[in-house]
Amino acid sequence: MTEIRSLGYLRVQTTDIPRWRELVVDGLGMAVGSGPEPDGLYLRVDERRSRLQVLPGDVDRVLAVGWEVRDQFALEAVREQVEKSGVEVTELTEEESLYRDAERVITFRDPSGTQVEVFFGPVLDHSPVVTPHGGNFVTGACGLGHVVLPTPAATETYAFYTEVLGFLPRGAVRLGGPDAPLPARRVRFLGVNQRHHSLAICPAPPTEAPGMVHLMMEVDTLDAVGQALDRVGKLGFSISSTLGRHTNDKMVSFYVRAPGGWDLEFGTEGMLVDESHYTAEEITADSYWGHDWSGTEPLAAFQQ
Ligand SMILES: Cc1ccc(O)c(O)c1CC[C@@H]1C(=O)CC[C@]2(C)C(=O)CC[C@@H]12
Ligand SMILES: [Fe+2]
Repeated sequence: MTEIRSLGYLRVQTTDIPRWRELVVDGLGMAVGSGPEPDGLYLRVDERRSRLQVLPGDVDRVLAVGWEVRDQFALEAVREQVEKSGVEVTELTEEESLYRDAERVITFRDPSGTQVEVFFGPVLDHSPVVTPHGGNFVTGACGLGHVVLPTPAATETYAFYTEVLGFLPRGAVRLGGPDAPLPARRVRFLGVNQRHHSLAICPAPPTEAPGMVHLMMEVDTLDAVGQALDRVGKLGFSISSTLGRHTNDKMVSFYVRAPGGWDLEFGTEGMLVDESHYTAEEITADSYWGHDWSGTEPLAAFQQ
């Protein structure tokens, strides 16, 4: 069993903070939080000080994916497992950890080059979460949501997350559909809690900056999803995929393109997995209905 309890936070860097703010605050209805870097945009959706940290920089890229463990003992267990696999682990300084709003953070690269941070002791903000459009985000034990990471090394990356970090396989979908020529290339879904997937690994060509396919965030009503879809459209953001319901996690969602060339998935009604009955299945369609990707712009992660 994994020590990792949930997706804790995501740190990204952008050249365009104002446009990010329009997307996530005015569009998706996240609350503006606080954080140590004066020019950073810190987004709040729950009692954590921030869950999404958007920091200014000269290129758009993902800085780190933050995974939460229970305590210092779990952190040490993860460090041991990762070091034993031959991957170098660095502990952040107290000041750097403070910048993540965590008590202690260790960091290492996964086989795809994504910077992974594992932390415990997140700092809370007990003031009411005042979202600008009244939406309520679904986090708690299920964590921030899920990330889909692009990788030129899907086999190694899948082995690392399952065998070293202990993520649970939660099924797959074959790229190109069930009739695509062999060898099959699969997007693989992985979970660490009752959220169907907190991570997915998507085969992609090698690119320079560590990238992202999407970050999914969940709200508690279909109306909140539809209202966000209306708002991001009016704000001039490109809808990468129309509304639809996924066949694996049963979530109703849409995808909107963020500055940096990757998507935010915004959904509701995600199923809760009961591990005592679950088996990992292969789906043969993304969705029961909807999720029309025909209007999507190319993902940065698929550009060589
Ligand atoms: C298939 C699926 C189930 C649940 C999800 O949360 C979810 O994001 C997906 C789609 C994953 C993935 C994607 O986002 C980009 C376009 C992809 C790579 C495909 O072409 C198949 C799977 C798709
Ligand atoms: Fe997704």
